[in-house]
Amino acid sequence: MASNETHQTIYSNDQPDSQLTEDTIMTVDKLGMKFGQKTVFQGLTFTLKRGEFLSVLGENGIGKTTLIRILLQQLRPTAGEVSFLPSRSQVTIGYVPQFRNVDNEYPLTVRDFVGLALHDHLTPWWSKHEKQRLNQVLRETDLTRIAHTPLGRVSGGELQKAYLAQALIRQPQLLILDESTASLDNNMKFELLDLVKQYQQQTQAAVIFVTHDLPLTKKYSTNFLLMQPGPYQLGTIDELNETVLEAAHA
Ligand SMILES: Nc1ncnc2c1ncn2[C@@H]1O[C@H](COP(=O)(O)OP(=O)(O)OP(=O)(O)O)[C@@H](O)[C@H]1O
Repeated sequence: MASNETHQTIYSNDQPDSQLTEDTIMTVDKLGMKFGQKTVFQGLTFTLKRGEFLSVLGENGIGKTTLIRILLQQLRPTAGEVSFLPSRSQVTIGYVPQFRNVDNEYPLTVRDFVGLALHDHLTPWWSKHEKQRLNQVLRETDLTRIAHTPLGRVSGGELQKAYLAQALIRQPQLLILDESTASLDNNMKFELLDLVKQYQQQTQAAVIFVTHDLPLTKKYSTNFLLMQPGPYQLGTIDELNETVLEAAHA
């Protein structure tokens, strides 16, 4: 395994020496990130299993999005490594971003937007199979009724559902939500996470959910990771006690 100082192989398929089971989909080993002289986090080690719903908690600026960007291979960590099992190429990752408005004049319909994730750059049209999958995911996310509405004209909740549908269309084994429920009203937050949970139960996908929302964490998560100055905390959702909650609110 890589040490904290060197990281020759970052997204390796090596079997790490931590607690592995046949359900393990990802291992994070002694992960660290610095920007210049500033250490964002260090020594972060955990495993993620199929069917696990991991909430990542912690105060603003503690490094949650930085961790996600490393998992998505948008950033290279400065120490440690992330491994996917059985291999990176065999794990499809879906990503749902934080809510952001789209321009009122955004030209694509909900259906076209969701279908963007299907294009393989070789053919600009969808195959029969792809159209079936597209229609299925629109049904599953309750978007069929507005499939032909331009994205710029839908509500905030519907827009987030469209991002979720886009992330689900390739049937990811790992779904990452980075504060995707922030800015949604209470009903819509639960509606969005009900859809995530439904997908997860059908497929045994793993979910990583970055959030500041403790009621959502308690309702949907199986496990939590609290990033904080000093040692981070990991546990099952039943272990999310008052001390941990206070720290997460900090
Ligand atoms: N590309 C970058 N260059 C330099 N510093 C960065 C960069 N990206 C993030 N940082 C810094 O790293 C720290 C962690 O940022 P990050 O966005 O990961 O925090 P966060 O926990 O997701 O915060 P929030 O809850 O507010 O979204 C912050 O101090 C941020 O300014």
